[in-house]
Amino acid sequence: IPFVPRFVSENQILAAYDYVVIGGGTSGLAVANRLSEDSSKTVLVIESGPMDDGSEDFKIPYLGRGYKNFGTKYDWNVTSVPTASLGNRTIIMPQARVLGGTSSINGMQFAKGAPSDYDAWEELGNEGWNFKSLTKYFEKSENFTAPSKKLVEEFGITYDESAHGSTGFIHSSFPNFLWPQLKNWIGAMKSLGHSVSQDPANGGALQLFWSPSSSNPDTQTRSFSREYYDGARDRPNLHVLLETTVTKLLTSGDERIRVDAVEFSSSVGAPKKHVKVKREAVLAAGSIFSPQILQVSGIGPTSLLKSLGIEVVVDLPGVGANLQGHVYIATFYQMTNVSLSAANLTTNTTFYNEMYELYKAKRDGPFTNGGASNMIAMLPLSDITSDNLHSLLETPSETSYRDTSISKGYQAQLKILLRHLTTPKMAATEMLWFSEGGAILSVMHPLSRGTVTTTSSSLLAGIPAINTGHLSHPLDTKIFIETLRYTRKIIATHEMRELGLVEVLPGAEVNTDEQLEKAIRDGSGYMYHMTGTCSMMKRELGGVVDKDLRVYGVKNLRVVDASVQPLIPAAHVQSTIYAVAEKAADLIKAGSLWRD
Ligand SMILES: Cc1cc2nc3c(=O)[nH]c(=O)nc-3n(C[C@H](O)[C@H](O)[C@H](O)COP(=O)(O)OP(=O)(O)OC[C@H]3O[C@@H](n4cnc5c(N)ncnc54)[C@H](O)[C@@H]3O)c2cc1C
Repeated sequence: IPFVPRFVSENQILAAYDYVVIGGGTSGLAVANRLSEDSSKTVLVIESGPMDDGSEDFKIPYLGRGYKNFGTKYDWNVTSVPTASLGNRTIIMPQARVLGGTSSINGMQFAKGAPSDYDAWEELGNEGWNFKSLTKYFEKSENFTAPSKKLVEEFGITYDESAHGSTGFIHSSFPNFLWPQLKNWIGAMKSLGHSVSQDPANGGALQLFWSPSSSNPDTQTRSFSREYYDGARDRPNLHVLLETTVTKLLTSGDERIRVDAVEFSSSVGAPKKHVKVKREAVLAAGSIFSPQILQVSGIGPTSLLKSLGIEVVVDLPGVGANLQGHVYIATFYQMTNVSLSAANLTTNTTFYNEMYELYKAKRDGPFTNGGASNMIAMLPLSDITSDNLHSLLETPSETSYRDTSISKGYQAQLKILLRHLTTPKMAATEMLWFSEGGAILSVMHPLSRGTVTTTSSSLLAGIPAINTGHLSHPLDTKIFIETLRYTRKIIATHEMRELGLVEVLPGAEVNTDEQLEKAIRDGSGYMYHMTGTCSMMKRELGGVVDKDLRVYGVKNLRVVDASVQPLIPAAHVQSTIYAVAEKAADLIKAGSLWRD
């Protein structure tokens, strides 16, 4: 067929493509764009969701910060299984099902982690994966615009333009409007001795720093992975098959397995079809679905596969293990000395309408702002507690898999975290002021681990079982308790008292360790930064992909999404996902497989 329509129907696709990218999300579109730069290679992206409808719920930062799209046709509607450590609560885990993936609905925070976060990946045995070597990929994905003079003067925003990219597909910039109460928060933190780093991009993602948003500064709208697609839509060698779900990888071979074809279906009950893979299959379905696709294809823990009657193709115990994410707890205050805050947008319709009109007319005001502040505090353990937590750092976590390689891998991770978390160079906790009147507190390097396991041999039978494992490790809970106590110190400063704060959540009467722990277990939520379920680690440590992101035991299959991050960085993860995807594309293009 002629290579004309970029969106193809299943009757129009070619019989075979050089590269088949599974999942047209944050990482998948980035990789597809870069691979299709070579006009001699054919690339097919298979995405389960549709194109977004271009509505304001996606585009406007205040409206599009996720919640409006939760539970819609653009969401996979994922819920965890009841988690014992959370009092058997289930957690809603939105995952976008749309071209552009979860970058279409996320909170738009866009900053990388500290150098130690990435150097730890190399220390785990992934040669070439460190802060320095990833820098060029962070820059390649980014198109940074410095904050306006007005914002710099009013809020003292600092930045280092030379540490940012300027030609990438993802815009990073600052909203045209910040709520003034943020100045009190910054003043309070400074009064307690915290300094403001110049820029997270140049290695300064520690203490306080200004974090840009993934936002187009000209239109003040979301910048997201679909722009990688938009930038490649004229290429005749790129096809995108929407509303089609990959159901299985079809493999052959004994010693070294090969993915021959990718099986897909347009809906439950529709006939299964397949497309052949000439060179490589690239898995980019995200941390929940990439492991599930591997498992139903026979690549995973033998015990799980056998229990579901799935033929074992490669025994890889790490598939679906090592799930890590950032859990948060929100404190909330009534601001009795503040006449106007983001809370008024939900309580005062006239104000809401005026601000909406302001946005439409001038691209200014609170609708340019996603709500969570662009000022982030990433504090090391020593800043929030003087307790010696060594013994807790050495305590292993409960994981559902009892496999030796996974527990060896976990021990290796603990060692590295122990080394870094006891220094000021790695953040243990994040504190964000949000403009409704509260602080969002989150454990950045959780020691708890969860799992993702398919419950059926058929991918279409439903979402996998997700055990978040949250707060199953005592150190995570301890860090939360100490962070909550530290927040009260911040709230007690002169600068914060000016706002007339009255604590609503967890409530001034919640004081003892036991009370605070209960508030945390009952009230914590998830930042949806799922990582680690197809970890890049040595195979003997429970790894799923090697340092070239190739799945162990399979000749022509790579994973390129959030699931490969073996240790979650102390950062909102999207900028790292883009950087990893950019590097993945270079690895695939370098074609070490073909040299082999
Ligand atoms: C509400 C919310 C707020 C967030 N806020 C922030 C933030 O402010 N900053 C930040 O850095 N990060 C944030 N994140 C996290 C970040 O957006 C995600 O980690 C990231 O987008 C994941 O990228 P990915 O490529 O791994 O997966 P995704 O972007 O989710 O892409 C996976 C794609 O694969 C498709 N897919 C899945 N299974 C199949 C299948 N079987 N067949 C075909 N297609 C399939 C999906 O539909 C999806 O499009 C947030 C996440 C959420 C949910």
